[in-house]
Amino acid sequence: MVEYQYEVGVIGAGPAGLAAAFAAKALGKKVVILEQYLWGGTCPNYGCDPKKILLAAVENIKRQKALQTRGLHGYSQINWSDLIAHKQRYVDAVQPRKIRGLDQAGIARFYGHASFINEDTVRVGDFKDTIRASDWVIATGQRPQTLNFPGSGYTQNSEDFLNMPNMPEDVTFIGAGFVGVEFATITNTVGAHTRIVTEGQTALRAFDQILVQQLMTEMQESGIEWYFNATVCRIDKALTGRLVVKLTNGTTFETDRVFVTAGRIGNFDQMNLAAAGVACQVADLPVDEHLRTSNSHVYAVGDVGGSPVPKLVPTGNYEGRYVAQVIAGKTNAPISYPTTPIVVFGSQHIAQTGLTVAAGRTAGYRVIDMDMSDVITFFRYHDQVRVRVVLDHNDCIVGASVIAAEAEEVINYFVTAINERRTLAETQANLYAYPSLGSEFATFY
Ligand SMILES: Cc1cc2nc3c(=O)[nH]c(=O)nc-3n(C[C@H](O)[C@H](O)[C@H](O)COP(=O)(O)OP(=O)(O)OC[C@H]3O[C@@H](n4cnc5c(N)ncnc54)[C@H](O)[C@@H]3O)c2cc1C
Ligand SMILES: NC(=O)c1ccc[n+]([C@@H]2O[C@H](COP(=O)([O-])OP(=O)(O)OC[C@H]3O[C@@H](n4cnc5c(N)ncnc54)[C@H](O)[C@@H]3O)[C@@H](O)[C@H]2O)c1
Repeated sequence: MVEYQYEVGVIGAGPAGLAAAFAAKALGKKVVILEQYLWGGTCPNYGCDPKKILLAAVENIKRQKALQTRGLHGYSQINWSDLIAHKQRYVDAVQPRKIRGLDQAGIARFYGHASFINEDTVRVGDFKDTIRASDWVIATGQRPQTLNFPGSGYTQNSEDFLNMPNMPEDVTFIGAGFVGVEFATITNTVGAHTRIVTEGQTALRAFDQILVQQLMTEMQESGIEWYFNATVCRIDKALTGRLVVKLTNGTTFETDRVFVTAGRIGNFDQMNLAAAGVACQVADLPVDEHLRTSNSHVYAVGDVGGSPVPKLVPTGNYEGRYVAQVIAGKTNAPISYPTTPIVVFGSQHIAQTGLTVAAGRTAGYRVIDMDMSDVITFFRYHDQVRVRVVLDHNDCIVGASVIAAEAEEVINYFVTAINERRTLAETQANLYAYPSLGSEFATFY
């Protein structure tokens, strides 16, 4: 039996783990990274990137539809299996690229399920050999939440969706968060009858609810059926092969596929954390202001960690780079996050950063609420655009929410303005190419 020795061990090769591994290596550490499934983790293999590839075709159709009777006649059809093949070509290239990057950087790697055997040593899969590291970084991400009811075995998850070979006639999503709203936009545009069943009275609770209402109305008008204040309590298979879904409010309908999009839970329950002295809670791993767990040589970053920021690629990357600095002794400062944007890619995109409009109003700040649908950059596509900006008592931009086809680009201007503590007038002093998103931002108000 061999005991391998490293200075830094990283468990999980998603965005957060890879960021930690590359940053630690660049700071001169001897690094090993362990992965049990797909190198690159959720985002490029069965998350953000494949989703955006499917959305590229979907958004193209939506743009064409918006211009019907406005100079464009007729629109394209989506061939789902071709689109999935196109997506898969991207995904297939991820593994070799990630492995090549690790090898070129001189980062050691092992493949298999990692679990602790004591406070500084890990076993990978069934290997007898063990890996010891002075510091460990847990970056094991999350997996889709499953639900438990009679017939729940018929449900599928987000990864199944992104690999679905054919588009069924009728699709149901349980949960109206990021994933449910984005996937429902895809199935609806491709032509499937689409239903969203969700607890509570609204969707996308993290977002500006005025803009969410606008989005939900648009999704309903495009044919998506909402079932609020309900969940699925039973699924049976009919003789036809279709799924008979029963809701807690008594509604019953037939559908072809049911996807659970009801949140995600941390991957830390099968890692023998007790042996490492790492405490966990139901959803994630509690961390201190240096992202240390209850074992001061074990850190948790990215989706699996209990830090108070949205669980997204940019925050995971940021945390991974930060812990490398802490481990290498380059900083002892508590982690401090820059302004973080969130975005949902629904039938319109909603993006948000900084203070919410509701919080801004409570603080007595000024809120500018603008319908920008008639400015040239948005009018040409017949986009419905609304921008809500929060200004503090010094007229500095402290928050923004945007609904627009390019909300994820518009919000970046506000992220920069907030991070640099710019007033509205200062941001408008820049010259941006005209016409462009930047020029609309600069002339905003
Ligand atoms: C459908 C979908 C769409 C999304 N879209 C976006 C988006 O548009 N923008 C955005 O910012 N975020 C998006 N996200 C979220 C984003 O994917 C995650 O925030 C990000 O991947 C988290 O990175 P991570 O490194 O913390 O975890 P992950 O990417 O989940 O990586 C964790 C890795 O650890 C491995 N692992 C787990 N346990 C072990 C173990 N015991 N031993 C060895 N390896 C292990 C896993 O196999 C995995 O590869 C999306 C997520 C989903 C599901
Ligand atoms: N664009 C993006 O950045 C993006 C896209 C997808 C996913 N993500 C990440 O993935 C995470 C998970 O996304 P998600 O959409 O799965 O979760 P979510 O937390 O965003 O939404 C979960 C939804 O499911 C509902 N729900 C929960 N339990 C339910 C039940 N039993 N029955 C009916 N409804 C139920 C909730 O009310 C909520 O509407 C996000 O928080 C985010 O971190 C980000």
